Amino acid sequence: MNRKYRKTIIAGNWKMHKTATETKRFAERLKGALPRSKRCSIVLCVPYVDIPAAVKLLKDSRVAVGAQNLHWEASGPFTGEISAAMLADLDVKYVIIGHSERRAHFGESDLIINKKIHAALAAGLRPILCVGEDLAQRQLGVTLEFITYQLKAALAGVSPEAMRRVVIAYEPIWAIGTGNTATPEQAGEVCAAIRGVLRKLYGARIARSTTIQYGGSMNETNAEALLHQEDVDGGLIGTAALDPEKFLQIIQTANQD
Ligand SMILES: O=C[C@H](O)COP(=O)(O)O
Repeated sequence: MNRKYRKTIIAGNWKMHKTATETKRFAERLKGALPRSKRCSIVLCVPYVDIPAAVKLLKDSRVAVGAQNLHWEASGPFTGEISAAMLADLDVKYVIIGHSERRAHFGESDLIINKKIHAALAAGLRPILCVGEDLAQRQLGVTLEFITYQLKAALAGVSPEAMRRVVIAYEPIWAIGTGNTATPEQAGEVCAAIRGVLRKLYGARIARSTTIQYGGSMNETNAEALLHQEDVDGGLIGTAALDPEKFLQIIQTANQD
């Protein structure tokens, strides 16, 4: 990790797990055991209905609350949807956009993801933009081309100024929830390539200061090696973030590195 230029961010993505009652229990444990050192930022992306409980309990802690999705319009007849302004009003700071599960199960196109990035930025939220190849693409050797395409599509029209608030998460689909973590070298190679794309799009200074996370079966045992890679600036953690002890261990690792 290059701490001189960018912040390490450890983010949990709970996906569709935990009730508000379970959220309270988790937040209390997390808050009570956070390391003193503030070398990494911590984010917890919880289901919409858990946001008020998480914000209330983590209010005076160093843990920021994030959402896992939003709608791209500011308001309107979109039954069941949540806008960026609604999230910002609840004191949500981050929002995951373009997760492969939303792309696969909810038909989110690159165009929709681009609109969501703009909506998040306009409301003052920090988007965590997810990109990543599937197994077939990796085996075909087109990973870097595909990720370059995803980045360009998602970031179309995002100004250099706004880009300072964007976090990128490299999440190879084949590693998500499978236990098949990318090797540190694989994660490092793609995160470096992402930084290369950002350099071409936004210049060296912004590329150097953008936080690029790795996600995909990151846990308390493999985090150290992954976070040791020069271009891996944190993690977007699913399964291991459901257990406060495992999540705390990852935070501890990131603080020490
Ligand atoms: O957003 C998180 C990722 O999908 C990783 O999930 P996982 O840690 O369960 O593999």
